Amino acid sequence: MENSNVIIDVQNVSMCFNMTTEKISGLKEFLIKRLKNQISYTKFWALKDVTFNVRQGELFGVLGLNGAGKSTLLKTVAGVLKPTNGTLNISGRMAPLIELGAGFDTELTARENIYLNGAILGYSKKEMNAKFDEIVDFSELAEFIDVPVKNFSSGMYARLGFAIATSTRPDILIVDEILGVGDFKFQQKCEAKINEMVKEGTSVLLVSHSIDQIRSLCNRGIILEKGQLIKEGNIEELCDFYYSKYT
Ligand SMILES: Nc1ncnc2c1ncn2[C@@H]1O[C@H](COP(=O)(O)OP(=O)(O)OP(=O)(O)O)[C@@H](O)[C@H]1O
Repeated sequence: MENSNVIIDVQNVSMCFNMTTEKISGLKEFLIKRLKNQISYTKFWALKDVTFNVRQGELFGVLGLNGAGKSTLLKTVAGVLKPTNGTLNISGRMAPLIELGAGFDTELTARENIYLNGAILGYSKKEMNAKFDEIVDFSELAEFIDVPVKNFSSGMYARLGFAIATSTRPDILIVDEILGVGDFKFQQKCEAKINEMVKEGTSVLLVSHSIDQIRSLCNRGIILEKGQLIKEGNIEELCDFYYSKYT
């Protein structure tokens, strides 16, 4: 296989969570039980031996029912979670849009959060000054720019997060369900922006519960079932398989 333009390489990745099965009523009880070695855990494998890659300029969809492991996979690719086993090779600058409001300080205003997020993504104040108007225009939040984001709706968080992440022209954009909270008009605007970025060479890893959105946006993808990759391929074929298997 031609590997030269692989930008995300996921090899045999597994993720195991330790889940406590006991009912613990508070932090104090937890700490005491832990010191006494009285907590028993069961292992839960959220990802099992997942292997795939994403090439430059691909719009790659991750499909699966609730609990299939999609968010765990995206968090692993984004470096938020360290896999229990397996290797990940990521080439390029990444902008993750994984959890609504992640990376925002809710006490700060939208304006302050733009600079804070810019710094997290590695941009100076000067660089963010140059992007500021574009971010405010795209998010359509000009009149709320000096409002603390704790007063924002979920759609407003999504607008601001998407506008910041895309303004940084990342090599890899990771989008987990975020578009689902925006209104229809904003979703369309985000989809157009994603397509524009892909034309310029950005790779996108997308999770959405809207199979129609995955079908219309993506070109390739995978289906996860109980943490295992059960199918990889062309998006039409994948969505047809998904419909016939799960509906
Ligand atoms: N930090 C954690 N500790 C323990 N279990 C976890 C943790 N994070 C996720 N899980 C478990 O891993 C499994 C996969 O979760 P994940 O959020 O990746 O699924 P998903 O496919 O994104 O689901 P959804 O479509 O509902 O968002 C679930 O059973 C979940 O309970």
